[in-house]
Amino acid sequence: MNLLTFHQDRPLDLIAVGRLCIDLNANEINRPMEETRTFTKYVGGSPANIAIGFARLGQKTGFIGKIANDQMGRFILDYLQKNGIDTKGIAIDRTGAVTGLAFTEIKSPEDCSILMYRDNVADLKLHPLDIDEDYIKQSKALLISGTALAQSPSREAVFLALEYAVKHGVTVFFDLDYRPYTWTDEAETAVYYNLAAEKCDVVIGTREEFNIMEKLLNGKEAHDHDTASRWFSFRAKMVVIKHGGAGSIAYTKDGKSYRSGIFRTNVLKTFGAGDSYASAFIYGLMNGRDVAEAMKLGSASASIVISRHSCSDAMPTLQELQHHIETAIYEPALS
Ligand SMILES: Nc1ncnc2c1ncn2[C@@H]1O[C@H](COP(=O)(O)OP(=O)(O)O)[C@@H](O)[C@H]1O
Ligand SMILES: O=C(O)C[C@@H](O)[C@H](O)C(=O)COP(=O)(O)O
Repeated sequence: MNLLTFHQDRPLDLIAVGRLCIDLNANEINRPMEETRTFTKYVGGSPANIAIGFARLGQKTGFIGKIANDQMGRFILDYLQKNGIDTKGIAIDRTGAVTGLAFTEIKSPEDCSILMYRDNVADLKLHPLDIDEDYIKQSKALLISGTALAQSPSREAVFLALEYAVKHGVTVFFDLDYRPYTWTDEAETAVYYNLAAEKCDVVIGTREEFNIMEKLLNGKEAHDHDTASRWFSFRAKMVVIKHGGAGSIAYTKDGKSYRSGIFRTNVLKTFGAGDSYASAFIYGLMNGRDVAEAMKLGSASASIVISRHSCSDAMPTLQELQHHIETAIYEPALS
């Protein structure tokens, strides 16, 4: 029982909306990027990672986005198709826009950072005319990602997708996915995040991402419980707040809350935790798991992905996920 309902008669389980980019992960780890010479190329972009993780768990997954008309765009499209993701909602940019690059730096397992090259990126050229109502209404759920709200016309495309989702009873997940490099200032972020969150059924973010949304309105940061309460006065049935190595907490509109711990793991890098958490968490909610079980799936997926070099390639299969839950050490959340 998790308060969410999904139209089971629809051909797609989830359509993700937003950026399709390239991760260039440093091969020489435990040193600053100034000393890095080689990188490995992976498909990246938070919504792309979530979609890939969700598809790898055997779910019927679609994508709405825009890719560059170049080798990187074709690499991304080919990878998605090889991973069983429906790509009919992906448009090709014709304006000469480029593919977003995320150079990742792994100074230590606890000290990782991402250098993003996002000038004139194709993903933010997604246009309302690229949003197909007939495509969205074929899906049980829609995932929107906060960075897609950072610039027009992508911003307007996302709001149109939200309108279609609400109109057709498509359950909406909002992963806040705040990336400062793409925004002009936090006030702009707060305005658009709050406007989008009002239309969503589930809002997932870190404490820091919710703080950005709240400081503009309240002038201060709120407690997790108060953060969640705000969204239940709109459409939200569930709010999930992630706390890194301290686990996560979920609040549901019926007044319940659920704390999840983490699975002990050999951390190689910390990025990828949120995307893998979201993919398996959503899988759990859509496949009959209660909130606590879905959170545990998310935590398990995250512990697998942060122990590996990539994000997208590292996303586990259902068999890997179940084996990890059975064999890894689970550290319950501190109450
Ligand atoms: N060091 C860690 N060890 C094990 N699991 C972790 C660790 N860091 C994060 N996780 C898991 O990943 C989830 C999301 O991580 P978090 O860092 O909060 O999100 P994001 O990557 O979006 O910033 C956490 O709630 C937790 O379940
Ligand atoms: O989202 C991006 O553009 C970069 C991602 O591809 C990268 O793998 C990453 O930072 C994942 O972030 P997280 O899962 O939110 O930690």
